[in-house]
Amino acid sequence: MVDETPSKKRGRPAKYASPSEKARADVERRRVLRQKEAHDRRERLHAQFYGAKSSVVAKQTPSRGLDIILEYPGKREYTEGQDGRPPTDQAVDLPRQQCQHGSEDDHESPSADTAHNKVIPDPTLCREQSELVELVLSGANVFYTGGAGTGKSTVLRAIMKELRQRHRRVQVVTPTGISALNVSGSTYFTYAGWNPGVMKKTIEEIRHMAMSKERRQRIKDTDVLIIDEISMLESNQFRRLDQACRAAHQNDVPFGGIQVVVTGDFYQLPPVKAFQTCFECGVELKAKLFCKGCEQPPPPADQTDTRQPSNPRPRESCLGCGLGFQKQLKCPHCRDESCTDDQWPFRSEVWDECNFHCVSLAEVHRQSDPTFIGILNSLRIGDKLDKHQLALLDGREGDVGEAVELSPVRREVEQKNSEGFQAIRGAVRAYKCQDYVHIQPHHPHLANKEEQDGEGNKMGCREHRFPPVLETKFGMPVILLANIDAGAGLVNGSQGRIVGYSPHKPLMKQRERKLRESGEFSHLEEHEIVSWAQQQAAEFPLPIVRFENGVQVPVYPVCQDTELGDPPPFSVVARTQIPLLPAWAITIHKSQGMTLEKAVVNLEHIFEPQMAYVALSRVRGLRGLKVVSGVGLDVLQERGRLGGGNPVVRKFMKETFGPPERTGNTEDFLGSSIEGDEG
Ligand SMILES: Nc1ncnc2c1ncn2[C@@H]1O[C@H](COP(=O)(O)OP(=O)(O)OP(=O)(O)O)[C@@H](O)[C@H]1O
Repeated sequence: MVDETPSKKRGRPAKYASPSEKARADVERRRVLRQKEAHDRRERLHAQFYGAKSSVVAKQTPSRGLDIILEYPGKREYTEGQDGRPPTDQAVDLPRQQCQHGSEDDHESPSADTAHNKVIPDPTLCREQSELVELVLSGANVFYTGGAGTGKSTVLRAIMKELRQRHRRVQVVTPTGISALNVSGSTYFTYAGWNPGVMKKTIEEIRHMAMSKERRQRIKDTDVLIIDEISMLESNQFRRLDQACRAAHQNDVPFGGIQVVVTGDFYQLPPVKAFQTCFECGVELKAKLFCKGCEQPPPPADQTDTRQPSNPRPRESCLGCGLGFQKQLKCPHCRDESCTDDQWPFRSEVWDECNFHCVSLAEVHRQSDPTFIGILNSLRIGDKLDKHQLALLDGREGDVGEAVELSPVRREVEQKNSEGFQAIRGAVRAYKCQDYVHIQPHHPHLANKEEQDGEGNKMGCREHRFPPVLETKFGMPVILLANIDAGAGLVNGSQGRIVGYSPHKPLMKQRERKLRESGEFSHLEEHEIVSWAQQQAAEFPLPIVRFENGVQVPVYPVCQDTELGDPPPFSVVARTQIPLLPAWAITIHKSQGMTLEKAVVNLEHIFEPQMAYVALSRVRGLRGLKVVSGVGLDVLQERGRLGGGNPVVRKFMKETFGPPERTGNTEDFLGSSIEGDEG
């Protein structure tokens, strides 16, 4: 008998169980498509600047509203004489592959070597790093930490890559815009759709906000939330983020059930301005100082302070028991109490509820000398250096040549750079940044970011890491501020020297401009780079930099943008500039996250204990290190200026990971360890 069941009933099972499931799948498909388009656009732009074609036509689909044509009238590079003018007879046609590996011999001359297969690959993960990635892939909530150079950022990149390959939706959030730029993430404010006023809202209001359509969708579109630089995230903000996620998911479990990965080093920078408002009711907290030992308030400002008699400073430690003071914070409304020791997320209940698998990366990759690693480890956890170690650092004259100087004070950095610049003869080529700030009418609190300072730069870009004006000269040492080609080892912190200027003048024609006001900003980036180049690159050729790893490449402008405000469409600030800084000196603050072959570390005017660790841990070894200490490192150590190691952090780390392991030659002083510190 013939089966008369209609074929559609007998055939494939329905792809979607319900119309709503189909709608969700459609939304997801469109999102993936959008991401792919944005990625392709970036790749195309990258190929135009760093790629292999001599005449590039990049067309955006008309529906996207942007149509740019970039034409290169033939690329020729030259090096220039010390007078700054291009010797025309040196001009040679360059192969399109611009990453060249030169030798000492061809130091100053352009090379036609196309050996771009010598690019430096990403490091292969070591065992503990691979196991950590596996742990995250297993779906567990993970907290991973480690000292400087143990590969936290490297692992972060690997985790993101692996998760995305498995089609998991990953969001990386950080406390500051600068760190967000470094990991292609966003600030947690942007992620949660907050503005600074959120701290004055009650927790119920914050939960309610998270239910708005856009915020809820963004949070619900997250499978894995990675929180980077966790040490700088105040515990109340950590709790607020948790509450927003619970509300959006309508699920009263930590972060609404999203997998959470947190990373950072609590021994490094603490939260800025912690505990300003009450977690429950958003009312400003009242602060009171008291001694950690006898719980007495400090005496009035120290009248015996002769340094600034007109402006006496409060005492740093109690006269009675010699211990330091800490702030007690009380909410005048709901009487909730907390103290500065609670500022770290690990002191919150949510941290415990997350039930993190905790991993401390032990293997240091940036340095290999056990003696140096031992010194850094002691500085990190706040152990005192012994005489031998102090002598190894103090006044040492490493093989530093023209190394960059790391200094705590911006004024010193500016002076050093200015002196170095003056000392070089030759023509100055200056590149002015191009700022773009677009504040949406529904973000009136951000309106001042559109204003200009005296130099015509936007206030919204005041803290941008790219300089407003980059002055360059032939032969000048430079440091790279962006990851322009990680495969070739050209990343944030790579050092090199300007060995020429590239005279090609891209003729750029912009037919239509239409910015998308939310989501991806690749349209904006393209537009800003093209318009920057129209204004400047035609006039001033781009600098060619020979990096220390031998790679030689013209450095093109980069547009770094950040989304601001909420609700969408977002406001945006962006600065376009050649991502270089003069490398005679940089501030220790700017050096964070960098790996340097050699450096002069100036600790003379250090004002925060963690600074010595951050600065010294940038270099790969003692050989490439020179330390300037002024009064002497022993004196700085006596003044408590050398080591970090906050006791609350040490206690947490000891409880989580056990006592610190001996590294290098630290047996002399790690014996003191952290026993008894916590009193
Ligand atoms: N498995 C590895 N093998 C070889 N090199 C590695 C490995 N992991 C990391 N590195 C290298 O070590 C250096 C430091 O790595 P990374 O910046 O990821 O460390 P970090 O812990 O984030 O440091 P910091 O806290 O100072 O920012 C980089 O040059 C990186 O390429």
